[in-house]
Amino acid sequence: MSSRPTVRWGIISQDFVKTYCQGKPPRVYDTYEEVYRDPNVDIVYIGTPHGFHFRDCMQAISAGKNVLCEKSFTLNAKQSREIFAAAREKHLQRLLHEEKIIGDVFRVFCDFASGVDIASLPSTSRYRDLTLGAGSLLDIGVYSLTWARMALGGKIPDQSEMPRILAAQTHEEGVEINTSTILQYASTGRQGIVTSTTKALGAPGEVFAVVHGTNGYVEIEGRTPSAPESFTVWSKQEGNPDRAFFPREACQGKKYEFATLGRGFVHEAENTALDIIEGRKESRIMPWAETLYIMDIMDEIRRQGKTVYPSE
Ligand SMILES: NC(=O)C1=CN([C@@H]2O[C@H](COP(=O)(O)OP(=O)(O)OC[C@H]3O[C@@H](n4cnc5c(N)ncnc54)[C@H](OP(=O)(O)O)[C@@H]3O)[C@@H](O)[C@H]2O)C=CC1
Ligand SMILES: O=C1OC[C@@H](O)[C@H](O)[C@H]1O
Repeated sequence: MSSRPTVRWGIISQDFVKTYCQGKPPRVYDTYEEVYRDPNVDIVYIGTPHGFHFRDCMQAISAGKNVLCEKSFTLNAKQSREIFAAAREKHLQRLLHEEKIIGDVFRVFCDFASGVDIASLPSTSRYRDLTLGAGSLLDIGVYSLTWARMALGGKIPDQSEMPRILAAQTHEEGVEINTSTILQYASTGRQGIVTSTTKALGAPGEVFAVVHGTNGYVEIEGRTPSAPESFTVWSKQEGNPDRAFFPREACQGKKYEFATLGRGFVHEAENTALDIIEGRKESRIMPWAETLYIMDIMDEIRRQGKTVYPSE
């Protein structure tokens, strides 16, 4: 029987250790620098607010560590590029794990609604503090974009066509709270309608994305776009003359449910561990080029929506 290799993670959180590691206490560090200096740490997971991702990635990379960084990867594409340039030199990087859906599609709609009462939060909250990257697009709109991207793109990221973008954002207390974006791919006419808001709660378990194809549509259900639980494929029945609409009674729906391991963190961690064990320095599922592609789109949405972070 083969033995399971050990991957040593760099995690800093006294509370986490107290709660979950009783009986088998790991080494606990007082500062990030101590983690970076420890030769026994293989991977550093960056789960700080968005505004710190650039700093934390650069420090971990410069210390020679493998890195798994949370979304939104950075505040903007410029920072992402700098990180990849640094990582390329060191041959280090691990990025987020995303699920994929497939199909011959022409349109995707996806919305992430999350109720955050920004006014009631302390000014230091990552949902409110612009220096921490507050705003719906970076925190939750990035999931909507990713679903649209997966369904509409389908090419190797480096060769992907940049869509035409039409975007609007609204703000409250200086924080971006609604983002509405239309993406259009000129070569195919495929379209994405992508939204996010912190002004309303989504309905758990309900449809958060719809992918329209030439012969039916797929509805994706779950708690939020970051926690999909199932999808239903609605195929047009043979012989149905109505090609303009796909009414449910004229369709056969087949639901595919899948077991979720936990929140997004779990998938990311598992995939990164597998990459490290198998000697890969860049995720096959979420290559660097894909992150840059999404960051470029978010930069353009923010440019049109007039959302600027203090460090920019
Ligand atoms: N993939 C997924 O499913 C999810 C991903 N995320 C992502 O994870 C990241 C963190 O989110 P979340 O855990 O809610 O964030 P928190 O606000 O809880 O902050 C996480 C940690 O960052 C450090 N930190 C927070 N604020 C500051 C500050 N002002 N100055 C210095 N350090 C600070 C603290 O570390 P310490 O205690 O060591 O000081 C804190 O424990 C974000 O990028 C978010 O988008 C969030 C939820 C789900
Ligand atoms: O999955 C999520 O839901 C709520 C958000 O605030 C969080 O950052 C995100 O990852």
